[in-house]
Amino acid sequence: MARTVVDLANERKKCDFDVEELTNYIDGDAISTHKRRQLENKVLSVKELFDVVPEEYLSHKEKYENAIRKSVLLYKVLEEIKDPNETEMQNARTFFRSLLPFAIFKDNSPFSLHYSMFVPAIIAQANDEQKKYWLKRAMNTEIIGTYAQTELGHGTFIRGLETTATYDVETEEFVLHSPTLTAYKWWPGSLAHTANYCVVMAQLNIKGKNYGIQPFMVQLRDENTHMPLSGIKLGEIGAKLGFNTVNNGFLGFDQHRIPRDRMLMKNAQVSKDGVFTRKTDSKLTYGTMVYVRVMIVNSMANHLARSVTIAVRYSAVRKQSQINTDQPEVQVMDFLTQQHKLFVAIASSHAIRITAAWLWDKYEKVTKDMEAGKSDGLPELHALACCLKAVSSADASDMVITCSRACGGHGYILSSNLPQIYGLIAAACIYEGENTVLLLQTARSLVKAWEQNARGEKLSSTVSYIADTRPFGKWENSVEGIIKGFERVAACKLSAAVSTRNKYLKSGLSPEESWNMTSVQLVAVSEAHCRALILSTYKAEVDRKAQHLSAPLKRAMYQLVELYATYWSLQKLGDLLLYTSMSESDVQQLRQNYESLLLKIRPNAVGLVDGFDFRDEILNSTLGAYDGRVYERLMEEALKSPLNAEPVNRSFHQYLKPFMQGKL
Ligand SMILES: CCCCCCCCCCCCCCCCCCCCCC(=O)SCCNC(=O)CCNC(=O)[C@H](O)C(C)(C)COP(=O)(O)OP(=O)(O)OC[C@H]1O[C@@H](n2cnc3c(N)ncnc32)[C@H](O)[C@@H]1OP(=O)(O)O
Ligand SMILES: Cc1cc2nc3c(=O)[nH]c(=O)nc-3n(C[C@H](O)[C@H](O)[C@H](O)COP(=O)(O)OP(=O)(O)OC[C@H]3O[C@@H](n4cnc5c(N)ncnc54)[C@H](O)[C@@H]3O)c2cc1C
Repeated sequence: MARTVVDLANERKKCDFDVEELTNYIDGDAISTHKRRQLENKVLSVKELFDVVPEEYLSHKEKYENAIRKSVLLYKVLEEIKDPNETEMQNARTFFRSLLPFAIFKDNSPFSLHYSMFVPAIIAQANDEQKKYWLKRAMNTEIIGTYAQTELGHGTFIRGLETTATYDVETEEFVLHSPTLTAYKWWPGSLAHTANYCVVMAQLNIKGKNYGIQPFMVQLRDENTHMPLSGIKLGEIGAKLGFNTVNNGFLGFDQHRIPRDRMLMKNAQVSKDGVFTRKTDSKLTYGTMVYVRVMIVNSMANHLARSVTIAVRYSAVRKQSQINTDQPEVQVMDFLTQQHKLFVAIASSHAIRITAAWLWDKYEKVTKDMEAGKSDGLPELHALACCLKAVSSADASDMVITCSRACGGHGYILSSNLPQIYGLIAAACIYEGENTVLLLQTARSLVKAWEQNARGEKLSSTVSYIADTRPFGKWENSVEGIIKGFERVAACKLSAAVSTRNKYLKSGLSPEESWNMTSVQLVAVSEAHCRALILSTYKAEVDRKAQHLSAPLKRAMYQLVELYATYWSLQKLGDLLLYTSMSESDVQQLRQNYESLLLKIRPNAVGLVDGFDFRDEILNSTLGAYDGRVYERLMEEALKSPLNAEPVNRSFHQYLKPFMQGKL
């Protein structure tokens, strides 16, 4: 048996908790684990879903065509195996909760926008009658759609979008138009060659008056020929760092007419005679974005878990260098620096997943309240979704790079899958609101909370800590103590930012200019708030379920919570030393705790990543497979390079030989 296989098997013997129990804990319960595995077994047994030639060796066009082939086949397979007792929507949700798409696409499916944005946009923006019609067509995939908001000239500043939808009272139609090059829609996934329908966000104009941006259901292509309809220009935006099979496109309108009932009218309506009414909060038009931001947090936890599984398993089989010169080379995971790079990523993926589930519960509650006409929970939900999307994607992005570097040269090779996972995570730092911009949205609500508190008003539970003006007291080197410390840091940073802004206001700057001048501080406030929030939610949610865990698993989970809290307190020492009573000896103690936690977690490391229960197909990596046959897989994949199909490449005869013989 290969040495690496034995090494990984030995690692599994060291683990002191039941890995299956951890998997059930992550899935929610044993029944959910069983259901997920059943689905995976069925889908992953369809051999045609997998590439013979690795995706990276295909041309741009072939990659797209292959991704469409696999998406259609996957849809058919899912139709065959779906649970007849569940609705289309429930079946779709079960599937998207699994990570099956990443077994089939190293990148992403060109159908992903249909499910992640088009369908949610119909649900959030269409009235009951429209929903009945469009949702049925979308769920049957009679039509394939996307969500077109961003333009060549504007992505962040939605109020600046230039696409117009002008109501023509005579014909009872909207005329869609792109008045400039910068008004072209730019970026939407599936838009280029896949979607035939699209939810378009455009400035509504009626009788010369602007009513802000509104959603419109627009047919882009003929349902039979797939040719773009007249007045519609479509194309693809070109190759990118990642998302190359997602078919991101551009879209321009030349006075394109659509019937009045194509405006999605759940939140605002235009009558036949051109009267605009809005039943609800104008920010509900932004509702699809809130939903997707909530979903992104969970997807960051999943991508990070995949990355760290690959890096930990590899670190257990990779032997390089010695610790004691008189002893053999060690597994690289025995280096404390390696443990420092990797274990926090395991903890972070739990912290983010748990916080994402907590955020989802909040989302469901606020959505239910809004159905009943109560939208007072929306501002807090928006603030939470913004900072959590930003911090989770930024942390996952930093940590996947660390995981990749932790695999040395092999982490740079595409067959490790780490570069592609990085491509997916890096995109999430930008899409659905660029991270800085989202942190500033959260800062806006924190400054409001500060002012509310100053007026003696009650604060919501997630910001109530800013009302605590008591002296900090003695620093405690415990998870609770660190949470208190982070809350104090966030409150003090907020206080400092508010006084900076007030100084600018007093000096005569406008509120907007003062805000801009304070914005570096405000972004830091938002991040600090988010770190306090993740820490306290992570701890509280582990506490809430701890009584159901066996003693060894409970211990392992608390070690991760403690590691996570300690890691971040050491990362943010400057803030803690500035705003709390932490002393130099507390720091020394924290460092010692941190190092001893690394050593305690070390024997469980492989068990911890096994607990994520990713099938090899879902990891899609030469370095991360369950059996540890890393070197064999690297060679097998290298041999798939088209350059290895012949011993001498034709460029030798054409260029090299004449060049080397001085004949060129
Ligand atoms: C079967 C086959 C299977 C196939 C397999 C399929 C496999 C599938 C695999 C699936 C895997 C899934 C993977 C995911 C894929 C993802 C794809 C990528 C998706 C990416 C999509 C996008 O990328 S799509 C574009 C998103 N583009 C933005 O994200 C713009 C950001 N820009 C703003 O969002 C606004 O521009 C910005 C800044 C708020 C200012 O907006 P603004 O100027 O109007 O607002 P102000 O700042 O003035 O704020 C005024 C007041 O509104 C309040 N407020 C603002 N927003 C609010 C809101 N949303 N809700 C409530 N309240 C809100 C605010 O808090 C203020 O409240 P107050 O006044 O009380 O303080
Ligand atoms: C892979 C991918 C998929 C996408 N899919 C879709 C899709 O399906 N549909 C869709 O409509 N869009 C999509 N987008 C577009 C995406 O939503 C936008 O790119 C994103 O919202 C950022 O907008 P922008 O590109 O205009 O950046 P910009 O706003 O131009 O950002 C540039 C810089 O300006 C800064 N900045 C801008 N405004 C402010 C401000 N107010 N305060 C401080 N700093 C500011 C930003 O922080 C950033 O550093 C996608 C993007 C990517 C990368």
